[in-house]
Amino acid sequence: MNFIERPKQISVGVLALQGAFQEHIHMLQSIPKVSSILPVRTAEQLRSIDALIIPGGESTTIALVAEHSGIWENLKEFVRQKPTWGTCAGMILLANEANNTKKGGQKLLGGLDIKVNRNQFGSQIDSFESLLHIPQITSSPEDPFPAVFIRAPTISTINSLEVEILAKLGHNVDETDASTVVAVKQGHLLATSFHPELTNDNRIHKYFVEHAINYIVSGQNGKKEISLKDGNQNTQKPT
Ligand SMILES: NC(=O)CC[C@H](N)C(=O)O
Repeated sequence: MNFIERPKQISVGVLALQGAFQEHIHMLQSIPKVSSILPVRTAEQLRSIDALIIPGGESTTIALVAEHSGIWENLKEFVRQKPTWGTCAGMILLANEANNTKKGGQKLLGGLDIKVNRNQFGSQIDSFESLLHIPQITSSPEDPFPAVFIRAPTISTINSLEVEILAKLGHNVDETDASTVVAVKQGHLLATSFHPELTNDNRIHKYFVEHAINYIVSGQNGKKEISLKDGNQNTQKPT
């Protein structure tokens, strides 16, 4: 049996094609378990990191720039194998399906068995903050996470039992009710429809780094097509 030593630190990349990547980089600087932080624009940079954050911004633009710069297929491969967290536009890109996409559709990296509704809360001026209790992250409802929503998507459908709901909206917002799911996890993938990098609260960044380390220790990092359903995750040959 192969034991994988628990890494004390990992390197985290932030996709830096468009959007709020600088804010994520800044936030990661406050986390001791992050050894290096890399703005990612090339396939080579992607190969050198343990985990990736896809920031908020404009999902159609990020997809277009990624395609034109030739990194799209590498990104697709990365998110299937390695810990990745998508915030807002990043969550849209990690979804298997999206509503309200532009004519001609939108390219998605996929990986999360969810369907998202883009711009569910309206335009930029409809941005809002909501205090969320996220049991895996906030210690009690009295110490909620200040979630910032900007032209945010919501999760309209969850298509797999492997998708774990981490957070629901705390109150009704327009046509969206308080049971709307705004943060999920599935295996090595994490997604939030809000922007933790725009707060002074690094708890979700810390959570992602711990989650990535656990995933690496579990030996699944970089191994493709692992199905937890049929319990074959321990059958890989030791390398
Ligand atoms: N803040 C954001 O990332 C907004 C996401 C944007 N509305 C999109 O569809 O991609």
